[in-house]
Amino acid sequence: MIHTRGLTRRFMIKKETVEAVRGLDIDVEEGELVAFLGPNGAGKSTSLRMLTTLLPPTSGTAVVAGHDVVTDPAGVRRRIGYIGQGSGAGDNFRVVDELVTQGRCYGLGRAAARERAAELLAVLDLEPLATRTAATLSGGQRRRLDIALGLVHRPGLLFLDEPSTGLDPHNRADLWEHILRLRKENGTTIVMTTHYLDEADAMAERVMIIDHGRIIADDAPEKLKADLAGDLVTVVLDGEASAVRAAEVAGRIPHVREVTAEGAVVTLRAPGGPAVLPELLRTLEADGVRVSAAEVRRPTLDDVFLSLTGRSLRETDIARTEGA
Ligand SMILES: Nc1ncnc2c1ncn2[C@@H]1O[C@H](COP(=O)(O)OP(=O)(O)OP(=O)(O)O)[C@@H](O)[C@H]1O
Repeated sequence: MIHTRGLTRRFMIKKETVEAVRGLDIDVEEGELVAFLGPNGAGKSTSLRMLTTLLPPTSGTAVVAGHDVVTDPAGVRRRIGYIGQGSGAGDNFRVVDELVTQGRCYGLGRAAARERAAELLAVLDLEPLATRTAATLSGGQRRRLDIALGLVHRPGLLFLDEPSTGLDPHNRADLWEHILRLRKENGTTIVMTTHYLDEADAMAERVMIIDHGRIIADDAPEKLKADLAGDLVTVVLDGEASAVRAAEVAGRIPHVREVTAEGAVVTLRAPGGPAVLPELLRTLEADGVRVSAAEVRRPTLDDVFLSLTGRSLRETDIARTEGA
């Protein structure tokens, strides 16, 4: 569905070159649900805009849904749906009219456009809102209308740029229910960007982590977490001396890494935390070291990002939320 080689985009800002996307090599097969995950400014939207023909690449190639983005952008556009960050609907237009107009823009006759609008109103649970203007819809309803608009021409490949940003948890869950149902019923390939770690983790079968314009990891979320992060084991002891001893013991267990002792607390990472913890506790008990509490936390995609870059994605997420 998508094949890129060396896809690159630079911007010139006041004689300075910004390397927004640097040599993207990706292959997405039919039916996949892929998420681009990365901090602000990583190059997610620029990548998506090149793949959807909204922005010409500086160099490299991209074939999307069988058409080249540079030599045949119209061919690409006919085959894809794109739901950008802003709403595609006009404030003062009725929901049903927006859908019919979109159908007409894609060359449907009047009756066919009405029929398709009715279908989409039903699929996205917008029927009760059909005669309302877009301005009166809630954030979640408006996002569902955006998706309906992007689906009018039945694209086999759908691009979603931060589909649930700004929605409350209830509306996010509702939106995802609709997206996943559409995918199940039509086998649509979906490529999305998100800065919600939990969303990428729960929804995407494959996550491409982008940082400074490059893909630094590309795999199923479970695999990324198991291979790159490992479980975080925390053990609380009865004092500093016990913690130092516990850190020594932990450091000798195979596959254990990043052992740190701070005050009475020892933390470490290990691929199989639930198995490492009993082994650690047994050895400490035999040594007469008292453990007062212990915990194993499964890794998150933020731990993956941290282990790859030394930075936390969550921090950039918080900064963004506070700045919004
Ligand atoms: N039109 C533009 N002109 C100049 N620089 C741009 C332009 N669009 C993007 N950039 C720069 O390219 C880099 C990548 O931006 P991009 O919007 O792709 O990041 P992103 O990962 O989508 O970030 P966000 O999560 O904030 O949307 C940034 O440094 C950004 O400032």
